[in-house]
Amino acid sequence: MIGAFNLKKYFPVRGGVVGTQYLKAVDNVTLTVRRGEVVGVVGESGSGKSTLGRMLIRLLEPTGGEILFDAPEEEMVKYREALESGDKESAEMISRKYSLLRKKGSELRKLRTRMSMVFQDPYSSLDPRFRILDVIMEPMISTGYLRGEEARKKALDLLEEVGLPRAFGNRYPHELSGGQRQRVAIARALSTDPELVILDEPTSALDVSVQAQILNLLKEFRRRKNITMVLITHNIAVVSYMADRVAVMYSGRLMEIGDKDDVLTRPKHPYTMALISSVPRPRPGEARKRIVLKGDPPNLLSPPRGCVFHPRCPMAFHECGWTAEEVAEDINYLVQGKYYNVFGDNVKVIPLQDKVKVEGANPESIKKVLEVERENIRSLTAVKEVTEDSLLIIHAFQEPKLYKESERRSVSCLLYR
Ligand SMILES: Nc1ncnc2c1ncn2[C@@H]1O[C@H](COP(=O)(O)OP(=O)(O)OP(=O)(O)O)[C@@H](O)[C@H]1O
Repeated sequence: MIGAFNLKKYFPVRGGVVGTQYLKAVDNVTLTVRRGEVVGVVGESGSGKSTLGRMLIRLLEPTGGEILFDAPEEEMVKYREALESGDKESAEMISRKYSLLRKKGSELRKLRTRMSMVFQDPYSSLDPRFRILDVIMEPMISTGYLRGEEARKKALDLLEEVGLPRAFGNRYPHELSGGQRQRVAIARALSTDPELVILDEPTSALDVSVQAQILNLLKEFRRRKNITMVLITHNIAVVSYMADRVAVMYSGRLMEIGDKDDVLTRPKHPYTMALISSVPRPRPGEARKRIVLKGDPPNLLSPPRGCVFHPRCPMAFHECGWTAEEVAEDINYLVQGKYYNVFGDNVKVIPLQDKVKVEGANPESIKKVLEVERENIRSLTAVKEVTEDSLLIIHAFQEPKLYKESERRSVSCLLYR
């Protein structure tokens, strides 16, 4: 149905001394959604979920990558293979046929009737100046899908379908409750009979009791109209209730994707493991260790090299992307703290390009510390060698790709290379 390939969105951020920098909100995301499927996109706030959703229906222009719409699955597989093997000619041929990003004018307007979006906040997503009926009719009119009396009749029918009285058509958004407004937003999103709907946190602004009603309404529409949905949420329970497959985002990257039950019960990516371990379980007796991540998500203006998750990853190893600065910081913390008695005052830790110089320290003592602390301080795994003059040589790193872990599961982690 729809496929995103190496999709990117870099927002320019104008700075003082450094000039314009780019915030990598979405970076190289590849995912495909089949007709009638519900794909949940989960991740913490700021992981790029909304940006991805908006790009999928071209509410936001991507910085790079491709979106294929209405392409048969074989064509999407072929496209991906062509990208991977560098076969530009085949990729171009498929792009020309199915690229959403190349559509213009009336062709694009027509496509717009086939996709829509429901936003998180029903308070701000409905224009307060318009009556409910006009709010629902607007997408039909602006895309030319239906006009006049036909559009009006359809809007009234939709009101009923979302469980609101037809008389609500004459009201204004502020006269409705949060749940009622979200029903209107859903009616509006369905007014052009789209095949694809992006739902961006459709229930997070609502009372808990209303959330289930809205989710059930969406489920019902999905069943009756075979609508394809991309459901963006930070709430694992919502995904668990609604989705067929789950995509996990972290700092603008796709960490893993697979069938819902498989991902939620057998997470493969260390980030997904941590994310899921923080969700309370329905069966409290069940043994599960909560994985608490250290640190914060990275600054997207200068994301970590290698795997974006490596600085916080409890399983990171030597090739995950450690820099001399990261290693130096951790060594410094050890020699000035826990091992102060061994090293004393005169040790200086200096990061160089791909080495760390530990001035005034005996290489054998450094080796011993590395041996003992390696398990806890993952950056130390990146030290390949300690030379006679106490130079620590850092391992080369590799950027993870999306590796196929099984037929229906892909993970972006070197553990699955
Ligand atoms: N127009 C913009 N200009 C600059 N940066 C932006 C813009 N829109 C989003 N961002 C940044 O891009 C990153 C991803 O934002 P996005 O809203 O996609 O994340 P999210 O996972 O949907 O989070 P949330 O659930 O909080 O909305 C954030 O760091 C955000 O600040």
